[in-house]
Amino acid sequence: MSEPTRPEPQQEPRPQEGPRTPEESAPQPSRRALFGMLGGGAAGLAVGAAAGAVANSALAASGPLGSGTAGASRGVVPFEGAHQAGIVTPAQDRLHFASFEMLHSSGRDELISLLRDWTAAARELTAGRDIGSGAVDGPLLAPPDDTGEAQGLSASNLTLTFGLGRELFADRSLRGGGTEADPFGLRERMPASFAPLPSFAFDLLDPATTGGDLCVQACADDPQVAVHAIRNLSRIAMGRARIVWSQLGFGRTSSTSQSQETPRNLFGFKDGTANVKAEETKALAQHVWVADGPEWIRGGSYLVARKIAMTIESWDRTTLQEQERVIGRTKGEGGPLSGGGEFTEPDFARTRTSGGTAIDIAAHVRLAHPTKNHGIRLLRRGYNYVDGNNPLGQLGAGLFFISYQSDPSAFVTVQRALKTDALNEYIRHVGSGLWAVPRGVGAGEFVGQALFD
Ligand SMILES: C=CC1=C(C)c2cc3[nH]c(cc4nc(cc5[nH]c(cc1n2)c(C)c5CCC(=O)O)C(CCC(=O)O)=C4C)c(C)c3C=C
Ligand SMILES: [Fe+2]
Repeated sequence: MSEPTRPEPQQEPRPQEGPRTPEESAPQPSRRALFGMLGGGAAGLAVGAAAGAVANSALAASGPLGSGTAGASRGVVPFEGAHQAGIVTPAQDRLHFASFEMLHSSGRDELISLLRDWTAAARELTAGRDIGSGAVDGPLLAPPDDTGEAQGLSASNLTLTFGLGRELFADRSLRGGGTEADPFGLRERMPASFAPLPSFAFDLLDPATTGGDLCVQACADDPQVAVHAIRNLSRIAMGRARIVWSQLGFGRTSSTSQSQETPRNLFGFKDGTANVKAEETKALAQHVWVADGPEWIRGGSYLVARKIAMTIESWDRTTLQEQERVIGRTKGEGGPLSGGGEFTEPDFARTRTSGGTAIDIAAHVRLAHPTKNHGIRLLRRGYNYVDGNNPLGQLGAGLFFISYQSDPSAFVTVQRALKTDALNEYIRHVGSGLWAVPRGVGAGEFVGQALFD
């Protein structure tokens, strides 16, 4: 039986099944291969266990075609390394963050096979290649392995960062009542520091955007590339896990490398000035990478996500002076109100001649500063979002806050310190999640493999 014919009459009908000719079975030119033929040299990048922190950099990986921003947007970020990519990788412009839950019928085997399949797909996607037999090269009578909307697009510095929720290590409550003890056989592998986030003052969390057994953070310089990745990972999960919520983000609100300009959040302020940067190896070891506990998490990190709604209409009606008081920095250059330029250390003791401290006692940067939080620093990696608008004519805008820390308690300490933050007048936390991010993968490994050894 010959295949249903396509509109292009010049194409020979291909056999439905059965062995392909040697030519057909040869690897097809991929999105990345095509890019390589055009002159992009990313294919030759060396990767390895040492390719961690800064070596995971998208900038290091951009091909010779590119220079400056345009070049970086064509880049390939190595997937393998000591740490997962997408943490210290210079923050890309776009985000698609997704939370998944394991189906009730899924156990340990399904979790392992899912992580294995996701890793295989991530290797392809982050290299700018189609998944499996691709979007257009597979059999005509089967759904293509790849959904196709990234055809013709470069890897765009795509990173895929995978996290495991605490529920995977606990008993599972069953819908009809009762519990299933340790469904994934991971109870003994849970790190002691992996405690759930407590409730915080002003929390208004929506269960629909909170929690999840697994998360995937897809960052790229092209939104379609990030969405394509999440869509295909979700498709691969079918029958084992399902996507429960996801968030699109644009305009990174942090710089994670000294090579990056500090971007602005939707309140119009520079955000990320005092962030932990990829070049700060010592600070990363102290504040971001997990150093102890079970082997699978050592070299990994903990990801906290907070969907924070911002009442931008009220904000836009406040004076510039009030806006700067709330943040504690100038809106223009982003310097501390105690004086100096963007990167001058704030002087919290400095007083104004008119009385009071130059940086208000309720200013965001005062309360979030390491000196007020036992020296704690977080690696922030959030994105702006706008989810349409409400019937009152207000934008559904906010910050999808993401931070990486070596211990979830670091986030808890800082968030608790923000209880008296003047910013609370203009924001509400409406979604939340905490995931353990296993260390990076080596050649032939899958994400979280050491968890199952
Ligand atoms: C719990 C951690 C934090 C949350 C939640 C958070 C929300 C949030 N932040 C801004 C805007 C800015 N934050 C800035 C600095 C800053 N913020 C945090 C932590 C949280 N922010 C830290 C640790 C710091 C650094 C403090 C320091 O060391 O000085 C700044 C200033 C520029 C910068 O350094 O990044 C801005 C602006 C918003 C709008 C927001 C919630 C919507
Ligand atoms: Fe902040």
